[in-house]
Amino acid sequence: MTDEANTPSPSRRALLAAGGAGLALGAATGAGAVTAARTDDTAPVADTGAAVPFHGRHQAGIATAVQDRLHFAAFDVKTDDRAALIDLLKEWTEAAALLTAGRAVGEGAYGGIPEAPPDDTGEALGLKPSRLTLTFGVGPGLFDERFGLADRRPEALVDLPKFPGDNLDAARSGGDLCVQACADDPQVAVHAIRNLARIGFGKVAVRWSQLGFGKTSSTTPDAQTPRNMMGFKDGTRNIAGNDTSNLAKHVWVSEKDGPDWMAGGSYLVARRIRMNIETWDRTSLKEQEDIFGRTKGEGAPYGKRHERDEPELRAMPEAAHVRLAHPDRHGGAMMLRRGYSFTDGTDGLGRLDAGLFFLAYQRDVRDAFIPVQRALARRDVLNEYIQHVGSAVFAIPPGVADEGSWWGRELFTGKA
Ligand SMILES: C=CC1=C(C)c2cc3[nH]c(cc4nc(cc5[nH]c(cc1n2)c(C)c5CCC(=O)O)C(CCC(=O)O)=C4C)c(C)c3C=C
Ligand SMILES: [Fe+2]
Repeated sequence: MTDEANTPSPSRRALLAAGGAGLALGAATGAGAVTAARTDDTAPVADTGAAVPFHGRHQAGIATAVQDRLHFAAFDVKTDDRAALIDLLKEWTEAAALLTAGRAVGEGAYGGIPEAPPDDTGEALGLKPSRLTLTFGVGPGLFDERFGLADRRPEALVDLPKFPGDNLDAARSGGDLCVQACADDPQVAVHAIRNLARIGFGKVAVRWSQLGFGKTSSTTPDAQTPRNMMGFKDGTRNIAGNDTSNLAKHVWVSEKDGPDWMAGGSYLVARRIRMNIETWDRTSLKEQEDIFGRTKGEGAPYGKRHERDEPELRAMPEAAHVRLAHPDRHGGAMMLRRGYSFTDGTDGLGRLDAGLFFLAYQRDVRDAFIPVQRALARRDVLNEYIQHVGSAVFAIPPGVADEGSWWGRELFTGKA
């Protein structure tokens, strides 16, 4: 965000209020350049300082290239007033378009009325857009009696079952709304969530949030596969951001899936998975490799030489993680994994409070996350070293089409 990014953007509120008409006005004022729609929703952005266009058929932050850092926030909605919630979603959308373009929110961080707090908190001034993406979702709680949305709850937005071994902390689980902020600069991601939370003051409150520092999956298979906290390459067999056929088959909700308002959207499962790092670090290399069914150095599946060779499941131990999670065991089901490593200091007993903040996008959790996690929870040898301690599921609406639209518009105004 350059210092010019502090410049107020007076046309923005007017643009939203003007609905579709705002598009032409936006182009005339130059705002159009800032928020140009993605023509190819999946195109990876190589320049880590660049801006990822906010508008498009799908929300950015799913198939777009995975950035280095994460700040994820789940919110409880504190108001019962439907109109107030809609106003907030419009304000959030306006702010999100500015933030992802590397601009300050509202009237900026300085130069406004000296007697009032500035609209923007200011810590991202001078920083680049850093490929910031902001991805918005709605949790099951939004469909209770408060907002008249009960008949709009997607059948696929199920409450996740309790899996064997779950040790979930309610304070790190659930949420009525979520925003996933990903960026190549942690300060940019944190600034975005902080400012959205600030805008929402009185209407929403952060229920829990999670910082992530190292991506554990990528959507760009030509790049080096990142490693997780256990030292293994993670994300080798992920869905690539340019694999439009698998994205359509496994990630994007189609028109015929219903409900209408979710077409072009997806479902997100978030799990905070704690790793028993110290125990893992005392485990032999052979046992570590047996647990995944892949080699630690190359990341090759057992029985093969190269990382990207097709796994041969029979060459792996029966209860190896990859063998149990493989699509062949689940009717071909796949998900787009987009998780991050986390380390939240130590736990008071001198053990690292670290692990994987697992994020997976899919077309229907009943076909993907739930059956795969059922199999893993029952038999995965990795379970000796991990514990699921937080959980949430969200419906991720389609992208914001243009400057006249807003997060959740289809949900609140469209057909059920
Ligand atoms: C329910 C879904 C999954 C959870 C939860 C999960 C946790 C988890 N995974 C790793 C490390 C690796 N996972 C790998 C592959 C892999 N994992 C899942 C699903 C879940 N993982 C799938 C669907 C796959 C791909 C299977 C395939 O198609 O072959 C790998 C191997 C490399 C790769 O393909 O990504 C690693 C390593 C950890 C550490 C973990 C919990 C902490
Ligand atoms: Fe996995």
